[in-house]
Amino acid sequence: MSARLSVQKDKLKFVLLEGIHPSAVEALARDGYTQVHAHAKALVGDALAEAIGDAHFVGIRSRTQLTAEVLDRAPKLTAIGAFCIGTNQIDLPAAAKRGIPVFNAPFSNTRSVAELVLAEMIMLMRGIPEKNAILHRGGWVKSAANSYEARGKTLGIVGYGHIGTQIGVLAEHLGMRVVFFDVEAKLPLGNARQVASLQELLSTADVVSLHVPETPATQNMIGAAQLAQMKPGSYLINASRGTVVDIDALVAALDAKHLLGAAIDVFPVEPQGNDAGFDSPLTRFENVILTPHIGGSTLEAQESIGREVAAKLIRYSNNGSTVSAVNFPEVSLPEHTGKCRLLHIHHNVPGVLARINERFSEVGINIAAQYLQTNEHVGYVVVDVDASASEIALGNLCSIEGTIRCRILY
Ligand SMILES: NC(=O)C1=CN([C@@H]2O[C@H](COP(=O)(O)OP(=O)(O)OC[C@H]3O[C@@H](n4cnc5c(N)ncnc54)[C@H](O)[C@@H]3O)[C@@H](O)[C@H]2O)C=CC1
Ligand SMILES: O=C(O)CCC(=O)C(=O)O
Repeated sequence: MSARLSVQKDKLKFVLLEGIHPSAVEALARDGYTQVHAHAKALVGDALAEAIGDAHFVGIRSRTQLTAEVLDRAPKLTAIGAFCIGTNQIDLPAAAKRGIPVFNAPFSNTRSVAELVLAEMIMLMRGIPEKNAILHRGGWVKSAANSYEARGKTLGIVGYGHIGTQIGVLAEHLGMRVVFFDVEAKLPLGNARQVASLQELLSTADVVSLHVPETPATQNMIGAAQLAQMKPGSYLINASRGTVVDIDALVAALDAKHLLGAAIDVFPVEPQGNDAGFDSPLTRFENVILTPHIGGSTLEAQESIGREVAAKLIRYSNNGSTVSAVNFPEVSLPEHTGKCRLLHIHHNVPGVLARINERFSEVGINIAAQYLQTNEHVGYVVVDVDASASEIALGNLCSIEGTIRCRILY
């Protein structure tokens, strides 16, 4: 890894993967970042390493796996933009230890997911997926069997965060009762009610919708035992992460007709891009709505995410601000007009700030402003100095013991 970065704006290289909305490229260009390389697909292995090998900034969505090994092959990487909510595809501690903050878009696609889930719930309760398939085959089955109104039914939301809360509010407009399970105590919106256990939710709800992040605790959170706890004739919706549901157990519950249907947007293994094939044991069920991880894929959401995450990368690059970084000490910084700003990222061990100040004092550099924030692993110091002292200051900063990387802002 190169500890020192001192590169003019128009030389900083951005690599954007997975068809990130052009609003990101436009925002970057407006701010003078013209070295932007956009790819339509996710990349893996050597192709990924080659694409990001000399990049200063990388933008991805949910598909690209940025492991510690991949990060080691991108020595100039300064920050990562996750143009989505989930950041489970990035080794966040590994990025922090390499001095790389990760930014995401925590809200911009949440309404899109909520609307899709609401629509799927109604479609499932009316048996539309099977009826649609029958008509496409030239058949006609006009029947009210297994066809229900949403009104008066109970929706169980697992993970009552930005998405779960919006679905709860929308579902109440349909006259549904809403219960939710969350590991945290949450403010219930409307008449929603928090239940004490996942089991209570599963045994109460007519429709269960999952909105938890991918974590060790949510891995296979819905397996055979949990599916058995769901009411006979209920429905499961998963638009969170593929690892949350044990697909084989879901197949068994559908085969047994314990569940009347399901809607699945996310899968344990997803194809790399649009021309790759998809296979799943769920494809044989006409009462299962399968969608290609498009919960957040609306033009409104993608345009907004493009702007939002690009703005965070630009702010970090121009100003050093790390507000809303998901793995890094957060510092909100004022402008540094008339001064030169230096960023110093170091291992969070005692005495680094003292050493910086001693060193600057020894070489006679006056510090105009200084900011420090730390987390468990990383310390982040920002120092404003006179432009005339900047090169000497940068040299001194980079030689401080414990330095991960340092950077000068123009
Ligand atoms: N299908 C798609 O296109 C999209 C999928 N997502 C997925 O949806 C997830 C949820 O998104 P948001 O609602 O915005 O996240 P959020 O962070 O606002 O809410 C997640 C909620 O889950 C709760 N939670 C965490 N672990 C839990 C556990 N073990 N048991 C019960 N509750 C738990 C948290 O306390 C929090 O309230 C994201 O992490 C992402 O993986 C997000 C956007 C689009
Ligand atoms: O649209 C995407 O690329 C990913 C959406 C998603 O799953 C997320 O935002 O976490």
